[in-house]
Amino acid sequence: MEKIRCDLLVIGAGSGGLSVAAGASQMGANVVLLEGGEMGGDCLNYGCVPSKALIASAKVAHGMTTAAPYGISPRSPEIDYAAAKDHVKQAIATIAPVDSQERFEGLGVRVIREFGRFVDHRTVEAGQHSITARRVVIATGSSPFVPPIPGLEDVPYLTNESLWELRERPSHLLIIGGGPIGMEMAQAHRRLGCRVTVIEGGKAFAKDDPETAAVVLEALREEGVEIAEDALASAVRKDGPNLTVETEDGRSFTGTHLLIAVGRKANVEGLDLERAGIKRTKTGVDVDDNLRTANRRVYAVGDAAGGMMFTHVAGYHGGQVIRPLLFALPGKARTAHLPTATYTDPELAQVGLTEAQAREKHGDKAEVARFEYAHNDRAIAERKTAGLIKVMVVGGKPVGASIAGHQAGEHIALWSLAIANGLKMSQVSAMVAPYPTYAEINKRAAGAYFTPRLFGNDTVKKVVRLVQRWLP
Ligand SMILES: Cc1cc2nc3c(=O)[nH]c(=O)nc-3n(C[C@H](O)[C@H](O)[C@H](O)COP(=O)(O)OP(=O)(O)OC[C@H]3O[C@@H](n4cnc5c(N)ncnc54)[C@H](O)[C@@H]3O)c2cc1C
Ligand SMILES: NC(=O)c1ccc[n+]([C@@H]2O[C@H](COP(=O)([O-])OP(=O)(O)OC[C@H]3O[C@@H](n4cnc5c(N)ncnc54)[C@H](O)[C@@H]3O)[C@@H](O)[C@H]2O)c1
Repeated sequence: MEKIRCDLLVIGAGSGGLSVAAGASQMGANVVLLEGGEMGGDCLNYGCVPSKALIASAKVAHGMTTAAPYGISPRSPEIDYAAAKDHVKQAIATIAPVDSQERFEGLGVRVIREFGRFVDHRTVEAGQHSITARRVVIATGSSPFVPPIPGLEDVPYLTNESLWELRERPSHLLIIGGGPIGMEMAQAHRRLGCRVTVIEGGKAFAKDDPETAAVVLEALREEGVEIAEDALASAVRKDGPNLTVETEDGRSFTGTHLLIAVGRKANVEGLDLERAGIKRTKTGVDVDDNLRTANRRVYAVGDAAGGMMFTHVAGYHGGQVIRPLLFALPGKARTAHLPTATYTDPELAQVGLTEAQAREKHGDKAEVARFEYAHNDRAIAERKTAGLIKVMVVGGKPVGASIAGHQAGEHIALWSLAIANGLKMSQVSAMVAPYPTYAEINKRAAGAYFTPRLFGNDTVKKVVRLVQRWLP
């Protein structure tokens, strides 16, 4: 057993762990990084990158079938599903060097390709290595949660880990779960020529604002994605070459392939957390506002911390723990400005409070400023008029924004900036967006907040009339 001493041990080389390791090493710390699976973690290998690459193929196919209103003859695309998966693999391979062992070793990080587990409060063992570190960061991510549905273990099913290896196009894809994974993959597969049925136990996109979610659901249904809501899967069975999913209320759905997308479970099993005095919650490692565990030397970031499970959140966590880790300074991880985006078409994005949350928290003080894509000139020119933006405002400052529509994921970033910095709506409205851009929806939403104050205000009208009388 090789004994290693270091300043910082990072367990897991996904979005969170890599951010911490790169930052800490480049700032002078002696860093060891453990990775038992693929460098780059879920996002690069099984999550964001492959899903967005497949969505891109699907978008090209969809563009061909919907070209007529633009004056272009539509074509029924010949879809080579396996070649689309090659495109997915190429996207991963192109990004992989950034997350690679070689790059991190070049940054001075000692990379050990083994799974780690705690043996005491300060020591982690990984293969033939025993590592004692001043500080440890758990960045072990999450895995697909496979629910204990009777029959599921006896049938072949896909998860976000195995989907990318599938080369034959599903004739009829059943998806259990109507969250971001289920809905992104539902639309992508529909556009790639599959019949798709989503079986959702509650409401699809339940974490989003119902009004913005409805815009996306309508678009998906129009494209032919079948979405069954209030359909809790309760049994699965093989029916000859097919699979059948039964739901609690007696419905049944038969297809050729099955994707399980019912959420995530943090990778905390096998870490022997109790040996290090670290507690767990139902969703991951128990951390305080500083992402610190009950063992004051150990922090947890990203999906392992059991909160919002997104790459940008893992990256943000990575940045937040650098201060306490390297400078012993306090750092607080905030959540109000952390956005989410689902890359369906139209996209669905959220930051801060939804309308319902704002009304519950702030009562009558919460106002909602809205603007519809249908009034955006660029959206009209490009026939992408479905959608809207809603900005929740309290005391002149935005506390949340919900967007459904083209590039919603791009536009939500502005509201993250505003909320992160406590900007007022007047400051957002001081921005000038070039014409004609979709970004104008942000300015128009800010404008909508001021419209009743300016145009419906008698005092303003009186002042204007008075000034006009005096003007030469
Ligand atoms: C299909 C899908 C699509 C997604 N799309 C998006 C998106 O578009 N945008 C977005 O922001 N987020 C998206 N996500 C979420 C995103 O992938 C995760 O939030 C992100 O990867 C979390 O990063 P992480 O560093 O916490 O964990 P991970 O990326 O999971 O990395 C953890 C790493 O730790 C390793 N590990 C685990 N246990 C140990 C151990 N004991 N010792 C050593 N190594 C260990 C694992 O092998 C893994 O490589 C998506 C997820 C899925 C599944
Ligand atoms: N664009 C993105 O940023 C993106 C994309 C994909 C995934 N992700 C991340 O991955 C996480 C997991 O996504 P997800 O879609 O797997 O999970 P989710 O928890 O968001 O949604 C799962 C859905 O499955 C339903 N469900 C659970 N059990 C069921 C059953 N037995 N029958 C029918 N429905 C059932 C739930 O009601 C829920 O709506 C997301 O929360 C997000 O953090 C992000």
